[in-house]
Amino acid sequence: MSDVKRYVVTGVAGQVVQSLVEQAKADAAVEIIPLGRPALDLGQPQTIESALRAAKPDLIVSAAAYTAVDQAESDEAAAFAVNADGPAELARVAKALGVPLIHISTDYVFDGSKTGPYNESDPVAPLGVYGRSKLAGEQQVAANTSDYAILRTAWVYSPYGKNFLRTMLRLAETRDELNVVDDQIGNPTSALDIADAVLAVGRNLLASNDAALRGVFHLSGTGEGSWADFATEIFRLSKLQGGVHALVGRIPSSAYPTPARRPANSRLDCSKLAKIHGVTLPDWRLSTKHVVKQLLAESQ
Ligand SMILES: NC(=O)C1=CN([C@@H]2O[C@H](COP(=O)(O)OP(=O)(O)OC[C@H]3O[C@@H](n4cnc5c(N)ncnc54)[C@H](OP(=O)(O)O)[C@@H]3O)[C@@H](O)[C@H]2O)C=CC1
Ligand SMILES: Cc1cn([C@H]2C[C@H](O)[C@@H](COP(=O)(O)OP(=O)(O)O[C@H]3O[C@@H](C)C(=O)[C@@H](O)[C@H]3O)O2)c(=O)[nH]c1=O
Repeated sequence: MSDVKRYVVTGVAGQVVQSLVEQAKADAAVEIIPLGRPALDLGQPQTIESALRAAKPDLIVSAAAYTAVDQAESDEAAAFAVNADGPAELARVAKALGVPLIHISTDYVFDGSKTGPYNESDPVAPLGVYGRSKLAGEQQVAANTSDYAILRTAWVYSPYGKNFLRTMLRLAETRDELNVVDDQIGNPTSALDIADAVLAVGRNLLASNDAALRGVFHLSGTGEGSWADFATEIFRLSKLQGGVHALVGRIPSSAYPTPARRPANSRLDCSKLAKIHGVTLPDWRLSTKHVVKQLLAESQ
């Protein structure tokens, strides 16, 4: 029997999926097998069992989701199909196969009314369809298997796909000044760091049946800021490295109307993950520096 563990991951082009592929290159004990549409379509639950069985997982990572927060407001059925019904089936199949499931969830399960960072036992109360669909996904995972770790993360950025960091750099190509909301605070989190954490949590789940390793955990970059702070730091780092930059105008959310409401505070307290799994993510400013550097190198 091979010692290499097969991590079957939902999605192909997603930020977390691509980051897992990248970070696992340094880990000879892990093989990442991305599974996406049409073979595995979360919106078509009948595709899930056969695709997973054929991939022979040692562990399943649920990293695909309907992530268009504003679009979800007018596309509720699709968001719930992908973010709740799909994960329900993933968990059912994980249990049938006898393998652990790592399911990625979000800070948007909270309404933002708490003063300090949220911990895992704080009440959930999502403000929009995306958050409600992700919360339903968490509940479905917990209802269908006991061998799971739900990792709630936040404000994900990376060199890949669509994210706030890449949006800022793209907009700065044609604009000298950008208005960015300053009254929503959270923890920017590099998908590359999430990937490292998933690999560490996966190792722990495969090594032990201890129930304490299972359940809900918060996983976000160390340090906090508003979206305007994040944008300011992105441009500071980009300018330092000879890249595009823009002035950031700090505005209230009321001056940037969007279909979905976002929490004013979605900071996550990640001490449970540190204590139980021994995982703490780097400061978001340090990880942002790495991602900006990689993007600038690629564009030259
Ligand atoms: N982005 C963020 O800021 C945050 C994300 N999260 C959560 O983290 C996880 C990873 O997010 P992220 O990597 O940013 O996601 P992305 O938006 O980068 O990618 C979404 C992924 O989901 C896949 N997908 C969408 N619909 C389906 C479907 N019907 N069937 C199969 N796959 C589908 C996409 O497929 P394809 O490969 O075909 O494009 C893609 O791989 C998600 O669970 C998300 O909810 C949590 C907090 C913040
Ligand atoms: C592009 C832009 C956005 N904003 C605001 C809008 C919003 O309040 C905030 C972030 O905008 P975005 O649309 O990029 O991010 P958003 O889609 O809200 O990001 C969320 O995605 C989902 C998937 C999650 O799970 C969350 O953790 C979170 O990362 O910044 C500005 O103020 N100015 C701008 O120029």
